[in-house]
Order: sequence, then structure tokens, then C-alpha cells
Amino acid sequence: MALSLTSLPAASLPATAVLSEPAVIRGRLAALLARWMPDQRWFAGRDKKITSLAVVSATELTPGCFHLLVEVGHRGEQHCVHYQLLLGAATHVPPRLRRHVIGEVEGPAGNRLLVYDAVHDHRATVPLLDRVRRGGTLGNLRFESFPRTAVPSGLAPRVLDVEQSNTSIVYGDRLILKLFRRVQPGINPDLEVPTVLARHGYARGLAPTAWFHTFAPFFATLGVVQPYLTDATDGWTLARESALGRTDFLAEARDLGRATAALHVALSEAFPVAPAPADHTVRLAGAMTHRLRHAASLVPALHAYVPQLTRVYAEFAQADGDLPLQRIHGDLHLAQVLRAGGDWHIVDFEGEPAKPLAERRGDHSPVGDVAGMLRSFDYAAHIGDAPRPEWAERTSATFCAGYAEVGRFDPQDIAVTLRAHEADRAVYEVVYEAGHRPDWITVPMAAVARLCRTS
Ligand SMILES: Nc1ncnc2c1ncn2[C@@H]1O[C@H](COP(=O)(O)OP(=O)(O)O)[C@@H](O)[C@H]1O
Ligand SMILES: O=P(O)(O)O[C@H]1O[C@H](CO)[C@@H](O[C@H]2O[C@H](CO)[C@@H](O)[C@H](O)[C@H]2O)[C@H](O)[C@H]1O
Repeated sequence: MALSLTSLPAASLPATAVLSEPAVIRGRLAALLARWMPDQRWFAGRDKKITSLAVVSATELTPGCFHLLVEVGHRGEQHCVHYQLLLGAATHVPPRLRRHVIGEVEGPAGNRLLVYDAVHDHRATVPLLDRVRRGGTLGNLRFESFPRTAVPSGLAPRVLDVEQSNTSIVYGDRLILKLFRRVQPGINPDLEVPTVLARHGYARGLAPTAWFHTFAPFFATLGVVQPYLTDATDGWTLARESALGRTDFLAEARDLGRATAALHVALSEAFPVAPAPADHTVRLAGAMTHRLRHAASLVPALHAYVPQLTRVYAEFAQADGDLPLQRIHGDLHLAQVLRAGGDWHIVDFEGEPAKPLAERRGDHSPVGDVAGMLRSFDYAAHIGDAPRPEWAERTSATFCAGYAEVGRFDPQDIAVTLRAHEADRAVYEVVYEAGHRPDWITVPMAAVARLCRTS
């Protein structure tokens, strides 16, 4: 029997029936999700037409609250994208949940059921953490924790209210559970990297406490629990304050350069480092050019810059010797660095969410992370009405000087390499903004234009 989730009952959906036979939703719920998902910050590709939508895994967390994996197909795209959702279904929802209602479906008895986003409902998120605490299997989900790490019970959940690509739930200001929204088969580097670093004694990381994954229809990390830093301020907030002229950020920027270099050293010691092939600069320049062409096919405004950027990459291909390849952060920007107790803590090792997991878990040049942070200073300087390019320049120089104090290279000595990596990152950002925050696209587009001019 194919159980249609269009008739999600308010209580006791027989989870095993759904699990044994993944149901393709063709009815009202599919239509609701297809309308609702593209408006969510975590949805990749709001500009693309959805051609199919199917629930490929459904697990009842508690009566009326479900964990779902949804497979979305887009017109003209070969591969489907998978998303993780928590959905609730009830005849009535309390006022605090009303703004999270997705729509109505007809229940099994012909009654009206409201379907809502249950990440905001403690009836879903409390049992979820409880499962993490107890470990074991529920439906397609497997919950694990590290020996000797205790996940306390009775912590009140709240959804973190920040700009983010996934959804994080803070429990009692003690723990933070990040639910990966876009799910790809395999282990997520945001679990792998901090775990390996912690084993190697890296002190600035936040060692995961627990995690959960799915094993059907494929193996994938779904969520990671880490200690929550209560007294932390993220780098973006500090940098914006400074760019607005309210505070100084230079000492922090230098220290951030040092912390980034220390992370690279730690990563190169904790993970095996393979010698880079002799022609890897040429290959990387080729990959950048390929990414640029693909990006231009998605965002036509980039077309005009393809010839100049191709020259920027060609110049990089001739630059003698890029640096050894190693594991890097992969998506380093100001919101990934938290200032607490006079130290920088680096979080979110997921990499660029749009890239395939295998690529994100591969070795890359550490210059990529440096370029990521320089791009972030540029964002901080150009958001809002009063651009501060000189702020970005000064902060970037100070960050690079800090990096050179601890790292294995001085970013200021490799201008051609750095510019190519900045351009590559800016091109990624153009596509990211087109898919997630079209109003922000002018920031990376202006950077693309500037990087072309300086070549
Ligand atoms: N351990 C933590 N303690 C305090 N705040 C955190 C912690 N981890 C993440 N955050 C906050 O949550 C935000 C989003 O986390 P992040 O891992 O970057 O999620 P995403 O991949 O969805 O962007 C960060 O910018 C930071 O402000
Ligand atoms: O949410 P993630 O950390 O996975 O990263 C994605 O979203 C980021 C925005 O939240 C995006 O970062 C871009 O915008 C930032 C300002 O909001 C800026 O500081 C970064 O330099 C810029 O890249 C990131 O690219 C994306 O992967």
C-alpha cells in the first residue's frame, strides 16, 4: 500500500507503513510544500521551477510531528535535491505557531488538518533532543553521541534567529543542534572536521557532542549537537559595528588572521596532506573558469565579465606554485567566527552548501579561506547606504598581517593567486545570492567588476 501523506492524521501516523513504502505525494501536501519551500531561506533554487516533489522518508517523532526527507526535482536538472523537514499536523495550532502554518490538508475523517513547520514546536524539538540523548534508532533515523559526553534533559528549545543556510535550535543556552536542510549522501564535514580536530587537541573548535543521521534511502548526516557559546558575538556583528564607524575592529581582525592561520596549521596536521600535483595551479585555474561559465549560465549578468575573469584565472595559472592542498574550512566568512572570552572560535565546517559533498571533503588551497574572509570584509563594508571601501582595505591588510604571523605564507606576497581566489569566491556568491537573497546580489557583482578592473 502506498500511504499518501496527503492524509497525515493528527495523531498516530503509522510510521512503519510510511517507512516501508516511501510515498510519492501527489496531492495537496505536495502542492503546499512546493509553494512554501521556495520561500524558505534554506531552499536552494527559488528561481527554478519545481517539477517533482516526493517524501522519501517519514518518521513520526511524536504523535502529530514528523521528520521528513523530501526529494525535489527541478526543470532541466538531472539530479534531485533532498531537504530535511520537521512537520506538524493538527486540527488546531496554538497562537505561537500560527505564523508557521504552511496550509491545510484534509484528514482521514474528512476533517481539516493544519500542517505547520514543526522546528518551532517544542512538541517536535524536545523529543528530537531526547532521542539524541538516549541514542538508538527510530524509523530511518539513527542517533549517536560520543562516549563520555552527556546531553542533559529538560532543556528548553528555541530556534536561532540569525541569517543561516540551515536551521539551528538552541537548547537551554547549553547546546546547539544544527539541522542540515539540504541533505547530501555521506558524512557532513561539519561533523567530521570538528571531531577530527578535537581528537588532535585543537582548542578553538567546538567538539560535537552528538549527532544523528539517516540510513535510508541513503546514508547522510542530518544534525549535529555542539556546546552553545552563550557570551559569543559573531564576527559579522562586530565588523558591521566597526564599518558603521562605531567601534574599532583592527585588533580583532589581526587576531582573526592568526586564528585562521592556526586553523590551517591544525587541519594540515590532523588530516593527511597529499603533495599537490605539479600542474595543479593550471588545473585549479581551469576549474575556476569552468565554475565561472556555469555561473554565467545561471546568472546572465555575469556574461559580460567572463573574458576579463578568464584572464584573471589565466594569469593565476602562470603564477609559480600555489600552496600545498589540504583540508580547509571551505566557506569562511564573518558569521562563521565567534568572539568569546577574547578568542575567536570557528564554526560551520560544512563548506559551500551548493558544492557536492565529495568536493567539499577534498583538499583545497588554504588561500580559498583567506579569500573568503576578505570577501566578507567587502560585504561588511558595502551593505547599507554608506559604503566603506577603505574600511575593507584596512581590515583586509590587518587580517593578512595576522595570518602571516602564524601561517605558512603571507597572503600579501601572493597577490595574483589571492585575486583569482577572491574572484572565484565572488562568482560563487553571485550565484548564492541569486538563489537565496536576490537583493544582495549587487555586493558580489560589484566585487566581480572591481576584480576585473584591477587585473
Ligand atoms: N556553538 C555555537 N555557539 C553560539 N552560536 C553559534 C554556535 N554555532 C553557531 N552559532 C551561531 O549560529 C549561526 C549559524 O551557524 P552555522 O553553523 O554557520 O549555520 P549555517 O550553516 O546554517 O549558516 C552562526 O553564525 C553563529 O552566529
Ligand atoms: O550560511 P552559510 O554559512 O552556509 O553560508 C552561506 O550563506 C552566507 C550568508 O549567510 C554566505 O555569505 C555571504 O554573505 C555574508 C553576509 O551575509 C558575507 O559575510 C560572506 O562573505 C558572503 O559569502 C555564504 O557565501 C553562503 O555559503
